Amino acid sequence: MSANRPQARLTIRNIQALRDGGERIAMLTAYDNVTAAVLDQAGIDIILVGDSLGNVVLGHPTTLSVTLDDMIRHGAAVHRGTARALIICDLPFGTATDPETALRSAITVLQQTGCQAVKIEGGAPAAPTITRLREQGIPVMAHIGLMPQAVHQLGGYYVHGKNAESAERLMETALALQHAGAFAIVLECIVPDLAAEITRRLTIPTIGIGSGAACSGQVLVVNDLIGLNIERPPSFVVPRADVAAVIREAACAYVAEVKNASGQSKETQVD
Ligand SMILES: Nc1nc(=O)c2c([nH]1)NC[C@@H]1CN(c3ccc(C(=O)N[C@@H](CCC(=O)O)C(=O)O)cc3)CN21
Ligand SMILES: CC(C)C(=O)C(=O)O
Ligand SMILES: [Mg+2]
Repeated sequence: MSANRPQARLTIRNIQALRDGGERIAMLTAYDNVTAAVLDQAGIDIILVGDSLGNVVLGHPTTLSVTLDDMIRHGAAVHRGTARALIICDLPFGTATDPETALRSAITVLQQTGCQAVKIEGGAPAAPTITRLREQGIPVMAHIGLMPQAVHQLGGYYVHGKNAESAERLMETALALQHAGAFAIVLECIVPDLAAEITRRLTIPTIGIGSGAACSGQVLVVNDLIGLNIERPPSFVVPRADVAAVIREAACAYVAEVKNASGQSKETQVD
């Protein structure tokens, strides 16, 4: 091995090794080149090009408006900005409705973005799709619990697995998706005790969001982490910065400077 060789990109085998070695997996979303590059520099293990793109970047009320072309444009930008992180792209609403449709979608995403894996929302019915993609060499991250693409079916965003029947169904689904060949599984807004139990029962990594601290790793929407939202983020989020305030203050200072300038100064000159 050459000492000069650049740091190789993490693979799904590295992610499994982190879980097996008891090291937590740190995952964030990103949608653009510069943010992805900064997260990569920070040592993030996995970057998800999430279909939350629709809410946090494109200004849609739900993720349902996001298209495969949207994911490809942003997925390619994220991949170009990174060298180390494993990059996963969400398959958006309507692009994984059956195994063959999902396979076509995933092939297009991998070919046109450079991303290494896709994530698919879905319960037990997603199992044949996961198996089909895996047979073609495409790693799939599963996603259960709160599935935002099903918001109209669910009737809102809330915590899942609160009663015994729903808890049992989620446990069985997680086992079925692992058996189908998922390399990891997102547990979104699942009761923490149940998420812990699922994490103990599975051999693949679990990645939690709003599901307590016992999962093999955690994921957050990057805008929620850095405080770059207009609307209040979900209550499980602990923001680490107030980037919206930083932007607002810089823009206010700029506006004031331009308005108050008597003539052309170096700072306010427009090329
Ligand atoms: N900014 C952002 N962050 C996310 O985590 C996120 C998105 N957008 N868009 C797509 C989905 C939607 N998600 C959401 C959205 C809302 C809640 C939420 O407000 N939950 C309530 C609990 C409501 C209840 O239990 O009744 C909360 O207060 O956290 C949770 C996850 C997660 N994803
Ligand atoms: C919140 C994560 C898991 C996601 O699916 C997204 O950002 O789209
Ligand atoms: Mg998503």
